[in-house]
Amino acid sequence: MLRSIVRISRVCQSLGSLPYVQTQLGHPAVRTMSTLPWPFNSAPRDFSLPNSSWSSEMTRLYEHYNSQCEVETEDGEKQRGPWRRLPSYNRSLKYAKGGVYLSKFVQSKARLFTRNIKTAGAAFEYVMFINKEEQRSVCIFQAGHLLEGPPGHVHGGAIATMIDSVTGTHATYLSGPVMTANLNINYRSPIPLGSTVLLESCMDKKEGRKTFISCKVTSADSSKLHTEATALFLSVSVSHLLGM
Ligand SMILES: CCCCCCCCCCCCCCCC(=O)SCCNC(=O)CCNC(=O)[C@H](O)C(C)(C)COP(=O)(O)OP(=O)(O)OC[C@H]1O[C@@H](n2cnc3c(N)ncnc32)[C@H](O)[C@@H]1OP(=O)(O)O
Repeated sequence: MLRSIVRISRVCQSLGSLPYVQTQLGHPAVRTMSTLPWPFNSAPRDFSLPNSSWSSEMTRLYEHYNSQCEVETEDGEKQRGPWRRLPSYNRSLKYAKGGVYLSKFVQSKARLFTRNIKTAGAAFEYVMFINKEEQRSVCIFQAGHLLEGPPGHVHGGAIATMIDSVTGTHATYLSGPVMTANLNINYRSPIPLGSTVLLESCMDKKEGRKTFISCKVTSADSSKLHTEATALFLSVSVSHLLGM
């Protein structure tokens, strides 16, 4: 029983990190679970924080954007900066088919694809920052050895996964629950395995239920273009998203 409560509490924390979800998931039961005091509110692992596998380039870029999440005014007061780091967990809320009951929220073996390998640095190491004002995001991504496609380079499917995740998270941030309807990718130059790259996404337009996002992947110093993509996300109801 205690285990289930802790699990559900983690799920609520994970979803609660998205601003749209913060306003939309206002069900009293969910609010109560996510604000439970210790020991029920045990912190889940935030995968987007630095770890020992991060290259110096990745760490430098992280510090660059992270330092702009909070700025100091002339009076020495701290206030929110232009960027916001998005925490990242390996679980998502899962509703059971046929009914929304708190006890059935969690499908115990389900894990977010990009966060399901525990060894630090082996696969997808990334952290994403959002600039709300400019409606753009940046993701610092270091591709681990398990993501090999062509010898010594990153698999195109892994690159597509990262583009879908970054543009999908960006679209969710802007529009609430969405699903990818279309993703077009042009691979311009291979990404060396183990290197750190930047994924930058921006919103092109919003038309009714449609959110159009474009994304480019470049080397860490932005000098080399690796990949370009455009994506279309359609706003969906929570029940469509959860397959109910
Ligand atoms: C996100 C949740 C947060 C949870 C918190 C966890 C945080 C962790 C973040 C991780 C982030 C990962 C993000 C991954 C995101 C995926 O990868 S989602 C998985 C891959 N996508 C899918 O499986 C979607 C499968 N397709 C579908 O379900 C349905 O086709 C869709 C996309 C919902 C659209 O169906 P529909 O709602 O019935 O729409 P429909 O009426 O057919 O069309 C509406 C309009 O869109 C147009 N349209 C539809 N499809 C297309 C298309 N392919 N091309 C062009 N136009 C199209 C139609 O022409 C129509 O246009 P108008 O006539 O209105 O101008």
